[in-house]
Amino acid sequence: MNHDIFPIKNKAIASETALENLLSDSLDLVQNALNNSELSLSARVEIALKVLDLSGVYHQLNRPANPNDYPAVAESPATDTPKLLEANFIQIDNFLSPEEQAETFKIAFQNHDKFFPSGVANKEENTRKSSVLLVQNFDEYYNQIRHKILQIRPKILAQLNLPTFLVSWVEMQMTAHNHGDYYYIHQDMDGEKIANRVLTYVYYFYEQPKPFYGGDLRIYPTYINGDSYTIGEQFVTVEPRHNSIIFFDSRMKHEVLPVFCPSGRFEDSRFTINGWIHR
Ligand SMILES: O=C(O)CCC(=O)C(=O)O
Ligand SMILES: [Fe+2]
Repeated sequence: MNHDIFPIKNKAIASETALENLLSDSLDLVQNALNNSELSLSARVEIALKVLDLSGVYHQLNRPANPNDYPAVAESPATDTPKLLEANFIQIDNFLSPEEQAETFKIAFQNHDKFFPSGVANKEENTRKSSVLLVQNFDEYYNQIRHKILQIRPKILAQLNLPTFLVSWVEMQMTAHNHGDYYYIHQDMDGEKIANRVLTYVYYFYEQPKPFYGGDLRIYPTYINGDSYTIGEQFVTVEPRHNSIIFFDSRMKHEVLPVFCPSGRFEDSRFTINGWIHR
């Protein structure tokens, strides 16, 4: 008889019980929080939305009319009637507090020598010209910004009429566009490694008075036909306002128009903290 099997079994039962206790405690905590009138209504709504999100109920409520519409679009076979994503975005002004803005500039300026020329996965050269700072250089700050972004995510998804989804990762980087920099028409989820990008965000910051011209972001109506994405003509223009953040559907084609920065100083660049919320 193999006696070894019992300790393993007992251990498994013990961890199952521990997990059940944890779940039960967590449920009690959530229940209490929902009924706690000392918490603000928005805090309680945030908790309720999280619960609905995790349970899948919220997801069902927000699904588009055709359940096959999204997110399986890219894998579906080509049809004669492409689906149109209207050019659309949300812009929120005054996103960061003065202290947070100061920290943002500090990170950009102190890491000047760590910015490197940007590239594009699987794309020809000349698609893009700018500099990038990897998130590894601002770990703590990453968590702070990530939290702020995730907090407003439900509202953004509702306003963009997008279904909610479970977040696997918030990707983040810092960029600087200086004189002559640009990013030609592209799509952010075009590639195997980045296919799970759902929502694009771009936070803009730069010195005052504005030390550059140009650099507007154009977002194009995007036709989806099977795996093929093409653009329509009626683009919308985003003015990259200092201390504003924008959000848009990562399937949408867009471009950064050339930046003119007469001084050519790094500190006078059009800066962003930008990235993608992955499902
Ligand atoms: O800087 C911007 O306005 C957008 C940047 C962008 O499209 C990207 O990094 O993929
Ligand atoms: Fe992009």
